[in-house]
Parts: sequence; structure tokens; C-alpha cells
Amino acid sequence: MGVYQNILTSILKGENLLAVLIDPDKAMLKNIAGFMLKINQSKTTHIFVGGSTVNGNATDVLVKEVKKHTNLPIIIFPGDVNQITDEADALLFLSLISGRNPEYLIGKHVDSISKLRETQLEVISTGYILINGGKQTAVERETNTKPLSVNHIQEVIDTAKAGELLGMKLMYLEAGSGAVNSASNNIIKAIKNELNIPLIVGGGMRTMEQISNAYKSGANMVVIGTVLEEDEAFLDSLHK
Ligand SMILES: CC(C)=CCC/C(C)=C/CC/C(C)=C/CC/C(C)=C/COP(=O)(O)OP(=O)(O)O
Ligand SMILES: O=P(O)(O)OC[C@@H](O)CO
Ligand SMILES: [Mg+2]
Repeated sequence: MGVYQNILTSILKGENLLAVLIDPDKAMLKNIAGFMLKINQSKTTHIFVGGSTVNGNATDVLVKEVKKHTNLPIIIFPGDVNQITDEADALLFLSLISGRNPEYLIGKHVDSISKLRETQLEVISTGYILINGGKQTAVERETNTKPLSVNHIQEVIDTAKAGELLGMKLMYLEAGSGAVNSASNNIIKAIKNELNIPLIVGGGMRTMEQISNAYKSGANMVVIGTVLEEDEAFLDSLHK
């Protein structure tokens, strides 16, 4: 079964999915073995690898190393075309539908095709919605787009629905890496209510309470990154 089909099957079984985001620019390769050991003992279900800016082939190098130490599916969460590597299992083919920068709506996608043709990667069309998380984020800077305001919930909902009607297979609600305010329960509930596709929520989740509230509100998958960069011991509270 492919990665996407597995996600759908897990959701049907009522499972909450947890992705740990590893940033190739920040990860220390020599520490990966110990980190992955803890990951394997935790409730983590997916590994995301990506960053808003990553140098050269750092993603390829990191994925090769991560693979040595886990059987969890490895999914590329790319900020740019150079992060595509055949070493992973799947690629989130993100389109930044909260913004109006054509490069991040379709441009990078066209540019990636010659590389994608040479890979076996499972490509998963994903709507990517950046909402205001209380501070300017790397994605906002890199893409030169504005996040949607959390005070205009209807616009966020309509954006998600438009993405689904365009045929996107996953929706990713992003408050931004290291956000001060993670996505609120209200906004998660409102979006979930409109969508038939799985909902991924990430950005600024630092406590078990935030994570479990996100699931209760309708998130199918929660993504955490910064909290583990700051304190690896948080993984202990995610023990199986
Ligand atoms: C389709 C392909 C191959 C590429 C384009 C993909 C698109 C449209 C990306 C959307 C915009 C973008 C730059 C997303 C980056 C996603 C990501 C990995 C965010 C994590 O950001 P961090 O790198 O953790 O940010 P910090 O450096 O601030 O921690
Ligand atoms: O780094 P954090 O804030 O956990 O966010 C995870 C992910 O949604 C960032 O793109
Ligand atoms: Mg980050």
C-alpha cells in the first residue's frame, strides 16, 4: 500500500497521526541514530523532511541517514525543488494556496518535473495554507506572501474548500515554524467541517495539550518540529 492509502486507512481506523519534521539545515547527522531510536519508541507515525531554505543536496544526505534507523514512512515536505530526493517514500506536492505568488502556486511544480520523472516518489497533491501565527515566518519571507488572517475564518475555509475542489488530496494548515500561536481549535473545527480530505495541522505546537486539542478539533495529523529542536526530551512525553 502507498503512503497516501495508508494515511486514509489509518484515519478510517480512528488513528491520530503524528509527523516529526526534521530540517536538513539544522539536523546534526552524527546525532541522528540516537534521535531516531527515541522516535521509534514514540507515537510518531511519519517523518517529514524539509525546510524553507535548504542548501544543495542536504535533504538527500539526511534522508539516507534517517532511513538507516527507522521503518517509518519518510515524506519530503519541500520548500524548493532541490529538496526532492528519490531516497524518500513520498513527496508533498505543496501549492501555497493562501498566497498569490505564482511561483509557489505552480511555478516550482513545473520546474520540478524533469527531476520527478527520474524518481519513484509517490507524489501527493497538498494544499498549503499559511495562517497568521503571531510572528513573521520563514515561509512568509521566502515566498513573499502574506498569511491569511485568523480573524477571517471564512476566507480560510473557502481557501481550503477551493483546494479540495481542485483535486488536492491533503490539506495542510500551517501557523508557521515556531509560531507564537498555533492554529486555534475553532479554525481547525471550521476547516474540518468543510473538508472530505485529511487535514494536517502544524506550526507552534509545544505541549501535549495543544496536540491533543488539535486532534479533538479534527486534525488527522499533527506536525511538530521546533519543540524537538529546542528540547529533544519532549519525545519522552510522546512515548507509545
Ligand atoms: C513543488 C516543490 C517541489 C516545491 C515548492 C513547494 C512549495 C509551494 C512550498 C511552499 C512554501 C514553502 C517555502 C514551504 C516550506 C515548508 C517548510 C518545510 C517549512 C518549515 O520551515 P522551517 O525551515 O522549519 O522554518 P524555519 O527555518 O523558520 O524553522
Ligand atoms: O516547527 P513547528 O513550529 O513545530 O512547525 C512544524 C511545521 O508545521 C512547520 O512547517
Ligand atoms: Mg523550523
